[in-house]
Amino acid sequence: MLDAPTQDYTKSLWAVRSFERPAKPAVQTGAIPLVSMQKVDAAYGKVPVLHDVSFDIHAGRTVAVVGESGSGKSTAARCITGLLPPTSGQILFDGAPLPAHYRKRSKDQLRQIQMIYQMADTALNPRMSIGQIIARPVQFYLDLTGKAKRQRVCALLEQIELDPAEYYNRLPSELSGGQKQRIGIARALAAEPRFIICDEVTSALDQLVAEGILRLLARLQDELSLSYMFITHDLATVRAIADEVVVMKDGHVVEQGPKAEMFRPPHHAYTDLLLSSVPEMDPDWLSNLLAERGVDNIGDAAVTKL
Ligand SMILES: Nc1ncnc2c1ncn2[C@@H]1O[C@H](COP(=O)(O)OP(=O)(O)OP(=O)(O)O)[C@@H](O)[C@H]1O
Repeated sequence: MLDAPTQDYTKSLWAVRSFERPAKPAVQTGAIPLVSMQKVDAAYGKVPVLHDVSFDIHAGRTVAVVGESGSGKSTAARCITGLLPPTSGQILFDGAPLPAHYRKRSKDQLRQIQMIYQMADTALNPRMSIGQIIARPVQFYLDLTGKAKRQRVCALLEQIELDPAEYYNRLPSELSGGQKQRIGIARALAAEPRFIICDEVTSALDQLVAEGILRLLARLQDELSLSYMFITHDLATVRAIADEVVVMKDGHVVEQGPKAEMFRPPHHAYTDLLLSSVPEMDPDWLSNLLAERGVDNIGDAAVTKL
């Protein structure tokens, strides 16, 4: 495997230049959001963490939730998945209130909301083969067994651009970081969800690999009409993939709106701070890296192999 580039700051900005998905047209007035957080307060024990958090995610769109560490991004995700019931407010899915606790949700309600995590390494059971890992949600959510289950797992592997003949029986330890993250995506897709929360899914990856993952997620969104909530610290990722942006600070939403507005002044002072913390790009970094690696094709095929 090739060595990762050493300088994070240049990696981070390369995505801005090489892959920026145009934001989708504005949501139609009156459209019912797929997911709606409405005036949500949440606490760990007696410590309040979220305060009156409201934002919507519409069908087929990507909302990036950004903010400094501890601002409440993951807590908002836990409320949506039902791991942390809000102390007040509610979450609507397709216009209907979701039971606050995941144990009170139906199997179909659970199926429709899936998560992909940052640490693909720890998120995959090291003792199970790739085929077994993906087969579990296929069996649980779709009630498939035997040959039908195996066929579905193979189709999912193809969807994430890994050859089933080569990868079905491998263990997670036999995969690269980017390939592990692809397995995390296949496991989420296995439930046939409508909404996926992507929690820092590219931050542990080399930039070339991260870009392959972003392209894959963008393609899957178009093909499967998925909606994403993208939790990230990385504004390059926001630029690459988001339609709308929600900025959080100290458990409050301090700004939200279409991506183009968030990158255009005037911003809320806090958004300015986030934007100004993006470092300058070294313009020679990408060409040097590609030359070093002997890569002249930076399309998906090359990226998948890294
Ligand atoms: N399990 C927990 N028990 C108690 N407090 C918690 C727990 N998880 C998070 N917190 C606190 O809740 C606040 C919000 O944390 P949260 O993880 O939601 O922030 P975040 O924006 O996702 O941060 P990061 O980017 O570092 O993941 C922080 O003050 C954090 O210390």
